[in-house]
Formats: sequence, structure tokens, C-alpha cells
Amino acid sequence: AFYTDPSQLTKKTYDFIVVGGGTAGNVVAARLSENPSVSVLVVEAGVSNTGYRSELVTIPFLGPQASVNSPFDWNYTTVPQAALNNQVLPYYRGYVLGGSSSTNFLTWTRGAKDDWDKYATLIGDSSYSWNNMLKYFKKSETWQHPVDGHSTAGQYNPAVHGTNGPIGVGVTPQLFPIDSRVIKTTQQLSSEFPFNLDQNSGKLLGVGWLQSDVKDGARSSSATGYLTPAVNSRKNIDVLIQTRVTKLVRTGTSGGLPEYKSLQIAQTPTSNPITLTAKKEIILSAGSINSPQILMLSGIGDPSTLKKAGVNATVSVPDLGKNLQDHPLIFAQWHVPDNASTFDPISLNEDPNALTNALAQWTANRTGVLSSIGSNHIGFFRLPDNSPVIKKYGDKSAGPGSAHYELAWQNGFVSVGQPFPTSGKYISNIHVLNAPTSRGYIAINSADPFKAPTIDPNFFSTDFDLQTMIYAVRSAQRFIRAQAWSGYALSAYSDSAAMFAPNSTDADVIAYIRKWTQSIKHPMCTAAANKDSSKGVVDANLKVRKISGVRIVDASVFPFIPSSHPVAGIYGLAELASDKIKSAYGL
Ligand SMILES: Cc1cc2nc3c(=O)[nH]c(=O)nc-3n(C[C@H](O)[C@H](O)[C@H](O)COP(=O)(O)OP(=O)(O)OC[C@H]3O[C@@H](n4cnc5c(N)ncnc54)[C@H](O)[C@@H]3O)c2cc1C
Repeated sequence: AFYTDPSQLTKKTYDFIVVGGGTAGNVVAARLSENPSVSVLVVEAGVSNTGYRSELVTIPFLGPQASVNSPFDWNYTTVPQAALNNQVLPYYRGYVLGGSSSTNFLTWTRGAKDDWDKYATLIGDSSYSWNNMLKYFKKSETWQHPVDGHSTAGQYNPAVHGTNGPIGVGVTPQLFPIDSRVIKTTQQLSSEFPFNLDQNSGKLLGVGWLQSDVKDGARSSSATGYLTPAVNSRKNIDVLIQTRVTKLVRTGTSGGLPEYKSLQIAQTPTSNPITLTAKKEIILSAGSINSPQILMLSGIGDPSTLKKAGVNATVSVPDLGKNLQDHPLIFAQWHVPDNASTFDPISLNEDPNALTNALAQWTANRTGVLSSIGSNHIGFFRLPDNSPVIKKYGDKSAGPGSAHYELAWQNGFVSVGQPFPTSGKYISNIHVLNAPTSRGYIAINSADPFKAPTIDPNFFSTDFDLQTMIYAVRSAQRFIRAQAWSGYALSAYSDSAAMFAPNSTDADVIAYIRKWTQSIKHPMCTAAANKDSSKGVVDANLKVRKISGVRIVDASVFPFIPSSHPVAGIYGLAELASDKIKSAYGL
């Protein structure tokens, strides 16, 4: 059943307690509850995905609004970023059933084969290799045909996709006028921007049709795909929302290790904490920020960090919260002709009727621009082998099939951080650093579980990262100067005019990077898995080392950030973890 208050719980003991009803947590809870002999509880801090303002977590095009000043977000910020003129950046995280899968931008990429094969090596477990993970990627998804019925021949490879999984995935249901120009560019500049039929085949590099987790024109999240169907059809799974897990509680000793099978929950800083117990184990799926936070609040972590926060350190795990990796991004825009068909009338509110009409169309048959994420193509690229950056620093990616940077194109003005214009027609382009070498951290700064932790992604703290982003900007500039854009991409928008001027210098690009960088919201690796027991936080089975009874299944356990958007990979990892847990208990 779904509960909104701990007093509604009919029992305080379950076989498994999953902390966080987010992307990974809901996969684990749904898969474990397939066995009717086990009982599962999910505790989620945030709100329902179906109540107040649920259109923001349902209508794909409105997705970006689900995070900004919304009830669905934790409203975290970073510490001042030294390389970004000391700016404090918003650091969005989903605070809702489905977690960040309910608020993210719906781009669906699994990563490169080389990313996963390197995970298998670093973790010392071949089950993380691409060839093994492919069955889990397929297990998580059902390929969708677009709601508008257009042909998708030549836009994806059916052989690498699932047909019976909980998450709906497909290419765009809404074609845009810029699509043909992007495809033409892959032909005109094919050596730098080759076409890739399916970036989820293990072969990531090149420009492809963007896949998104959209089903029947609506967001497909771990709440809609996994959790809700499980709770509606089974008696052995309960979900408690609007309730925070505040810390783990030691229950004894097992195998010579301190055992933590109980936890405390509270709805407000002043409510009396309630203790719940897992007969088998606790699965932490609170994400890269909050899974480490909960362990630290329980006295587990780097003793010096805990001491500063006023928490008594009982188990020393020095790497917890360290190694935070994220993909920085910058947006840039170009003016296009005034008669171009873009989504600016909606997103810049140039035409007050545009959103009303689009909403009417979406409500009638789930088609139109609102069923899309506003972007139909994405590309993943490498620095050339002979680039000065590689010569100076070496190749920092996972292998020759992994990306150093990404470009994607949107059919209108899109940005985070830049003030929006009130008129004009645009094409936007994101530039993302996919193999960053900067490392940040998260740490508690108080023993109060309701206080936000300190978050430092430490963007652009290495010259490799800066030089790679400069290369990405120059690459985007070459793309838009292809003959395919002649007469369409007219001039750079004012913010980037200096950066894109024909005689611009690296200093111009760096100034833009320092002013406009944002997080793409992919924090990962803060409780990394590693085969070396002196490194990282969890073992190959994702069990927290040095304690018993606790496993972590979420974005924090990745040894390094994949060279693409992570969510499809997180679903795959959670499917693998569910099988590992089932097999550990003979379920
Ligand atoms: C705005 C945004 C845009 C993004 N865009 C994309 C994209 O387009 N493509 C892509 O691949 N990735 C994207 N990402 C990243 C991706 O969505 C995340 O990496 C992924 O969803 C993280 O999964 P997770 O299971 O680790 O954590 P989450 O899905 O964040 O789940 C953690 C859950 O735990 C809950 N929780 C936390 N603390 C507690 C506590 N103390 N007690 C109880 N519950 C707790 C949270 O409320 C949350 O529901 C985006 C993320 C954001 C925020």
C-alpha cells in the first residue's frame, strides 16, 4: 500500500527496506517483491508523482520546470565554484517518487561498451561488462513506436532493444525542421560527425537520433514503470512517502562486522524518530548525495569529516563522499530566421496561445511538441588522438569507444542560468564534458539530517577539462558552419558572440565557460565500487564494506562517471543488483 504518514504502517519489520523511492530504489523494490514470500518497504523523503502539479513530472517538454523552484526538488546548491568565478550553482535532485527519473531531461543513453568493460575490470566482476549488462538494459525497457505514427526506419536498431520491460523508450514522437539539417551535416562532415544508427548498441560515438524514456507521449519513470504497478498488484510491498530516513541504527555484530539492520525515520526535524528493522537487509538508494549523507549521519565515513560535523565516528570509510564526478555543460544559441518553426513561441512565451494550444493537443492525443523533449539529435565525440590535449595529458576516457565530449541540438532557445530573451527564433546547442578529470565531494556539515550537505563538484579544476571543453566549443562551431546550415543558423546569440567570432581566442571561450557552466545533474561515484578493499566504499556485490546488513544501489556506486547520460545505465545496474540480492537469499 501507499502511505503518507509513518503512523499508517501496520508493521515495523520487513525483509528488505529500500531507502529512497528513486530511479534505482524502485527497480530493486519492484524486483524483490516479485517473490511473494518477501516483504518490502520503500521509504521516500519526497512527494507523490501523481498529486499537486504532476503535469511537470508527466509532460516531457515541461520536464525542465520540474526542478526549478518546484515541490519536486531538494533545492540543493553547490559551494562557490573556484573555476567558475566563485558562482554557486543549483544542484537539482528529484524529491518525489521516481526520484530524479521523475524530474530529469529524459535522455536515454546506456554508455559505451568501453565504459562498462572498464567497470568490470575496476570492480573485478565480469557481470558489469557490456556483454553481460546488455540483457539488463533490455530487461528494463520496452521499445515504443512514436505516438504520431511516423516511420522510425533508419533511426534505431531494434536488435539492441527490449520489448517487455517496465520503462518505455523510443525516438522522438515530434519531428523538427532542423532534423534534416543535422542529418545532412553528418553526410557533409562525416569524418568529424559520423551518423550512428543506435548509440545504445555499445557503440556510442557519432550523431544519432536521441532516445528518450517517454511512453505514449508521457514520462516513463521508475515510479510509473516499476513501483506503481508493483504496489497496485501485490500485497507484499509498502511505500511510505514524505518521510526521511535520518540514520542507520546498529543492531549487533555479524561475521565480525558491526551490523546495521535498523534505521530511523522522521517527517520533520521536530517529530519523534521511529525505528524500523529489516530482517534481511537495508538497501540504500537515496542517490549520490543522500546515500553517503545517511551513512555519515550514522557515524560511518571519513572520521575527520564526521568530527567536524559533530558526529561520533564509529566506522572509518575514508573514501565515502569523495570522488564526486559530474558532467559540466554549457549552452549556446544561434539566431535562425524569424519565420522558422521553433518552440520559442512556447518556451519564451512569445505567443500566449502557443502553450494553451500545445496543451490541448497533448491532452487530446498525447502528440505535439509537449510529447517531446525538444531535442531530436545527440552526438558523442572524442578528441583526436593527435590533439595537443591528449599529447599533454594522455587519454582520460575509458577507452577508444568512450566519448570525451557531447553535443546535442535543440529546436529553440534552451538554457539554464542565462536570462531568456523575450523575442526571436533560435537553435540551441549543449556542449558537455563526458570524461571529466575534476573530482569533488559531498560531506555532512552538521549532525542534523534535515540540513543540506556540502556539495562541491569542483568543476573545471583541471586543465584537461578546460581544454576539452574548448575543443567541444570549436567542434560545435564547425558543425554549425556546415553547408547544411547556410541561411539558417544566422549568427551567434549575444552571450556567445565573442566566443563564436571568427577571430575569437581560447581566452574568449574560457571566459564563457567560467561564466555560464552548469551541472548537467549527473552526480555519481561518491560510494564507488572497487575490487581493492582499501579503495572505494562497496564491494562487487554493492555491500558496504566494514559493516554488515547494508547495500547501496544507486548512482553513487559507479567507479567513474559513464561517458554519456547515466540513467539508462543506472536502471541496468539496479536490475543486475536485484538479481544479485535475489541470488544471495535464494529468492
Ligand atoms: C534535472 C535533472 C536532469 C537530468 N537529466 C538526465 C537525462 O536527461 N538523462 C540521464 O540519463 N540522466 C539525467 N539526470 C540524471 C539521472 O536522472 C540521475 O543520475 C538518476 O536518476 C539518479 O538515480 P538514483 O537512483 O541514484 O537517485 P534518485 O533517482 O535521485 O533517487 C534517490 C531518491 O532517494 C530519495 N531520498 C534521498 N534522501 C532520502 C532520505 N534521507 N530518506 C528517504 N528518501 C531519500 C530522494 O528523494 C530520491 O527520490 C538528470 C538529473 C536531474 C536532477
